[in-house]
This record gives sequence, C-alpha cells and structure tokens, in this order.
Amino acid sequence: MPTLTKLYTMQEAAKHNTSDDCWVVVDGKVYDVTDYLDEHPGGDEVLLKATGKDATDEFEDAGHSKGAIDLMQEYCIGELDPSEPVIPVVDSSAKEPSKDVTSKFVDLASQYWAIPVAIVGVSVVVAGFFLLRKK
Ligand code: HEM
Repeated sequence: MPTLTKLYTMQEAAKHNTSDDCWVVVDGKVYDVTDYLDEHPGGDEVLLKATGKDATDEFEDAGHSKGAIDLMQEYCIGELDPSEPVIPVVDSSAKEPSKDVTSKFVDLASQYWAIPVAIVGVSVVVAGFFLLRKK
C-alpha cells in the first residue's frame, strides 16, 4: 500500500518558527523538531535560526553523523510541496537603494569637484594676467 506523504509549502513550514513550535526543512523534507530543541547537541538556537528556509546546507555543514541522520527520521512529518513555486529571495544588499536627484547631484559633485575648481583657478589666473597688462 502506498504511504501518503503530507506535503507542506515553505510558507506553511515557515510559520513554525518558535521554541514552542519549530519546523525545519532539510533536503526537501519537513521536520518538527519542537520536542528535540532541548536535546539537540548543536543547541536550540541553530534549529530556530534554520526555520523558514531550506536548511540543507547548514545541516550538512554541521557534519552530522549517521546516528544523527537516523534520529532525524523520527521527527519527519512530511515533505516540501514540489509544485510550490520557488520564491526567489531578494537580496536587498545587492542592489543600491534608489537615489533621489539631490543625492545623485551630491555624488557627482563629490566625484568631479576638481573640474569647477580648475575652471575657477584658470579664470583667476587669466583675469589677473589681463589686469596686469592694463596697468
Ligand atoms: C531533526 C533534525 C536534526 C537532528 C536529529 C540533529 C541531530 C544532531 C546530533 C545528534 C548532533 C551531535 C553530532 C552528531 O551526532 O552528528 C548534532 C549536532 C549539531 N547540529 Fe544537528 N540535528 C538536526 C538538525 C540540525 C540543523 C537543521 C542544523 C543547522 C541548521 C543543525 C546543526 C547542528 C550543529 C551546528 C551541531 C553541532 C556540531 C558540532 O558541535 O560539531 N542540526 N545534531
């Protein structure tokens, strides 16, 4: 008889992000680790921080033993819904915040301040030259 696997969206899994209700997603599977938080040798903080995202990399980086991987099956409650559209994570730090006209002007001014200074300097020298010649 085929076993029915419960499917969850990442949005649904992400709601369980407290020490009273904590789900993590590793390698497409969803784990309810609420009862394991206090026992986790890596601490409860790492598990709480791993909620709301695919924590596969973090899980693998911790170098879990085979015993840990066997144990985690006890906490598996289902799988991530593969039909769920993957919402790209917007990395706001990658983009420059849009600047208004004033700050663009200030940026330009701070980059090209030498040009007007040079123009004024040349004008002063030329004016001085003509004034001296008139005398
Ligand atoms: C049901 C899920 C999990 C179980 C059953 C589990 C179990 C364990 C166990 C038994 C250990 C002791 C070392 C070992 O035997 O490998 C451990 C260590 C650790 N785990 Fe987990 N873990 C789970 C999920 C996670 C997740 C999602 C993360 C990261 C986001 C994580 C991070 C760590 C860290 C950082 C350590 C400490 C490693 C060290 O001190 O060297 N674990 N875990």
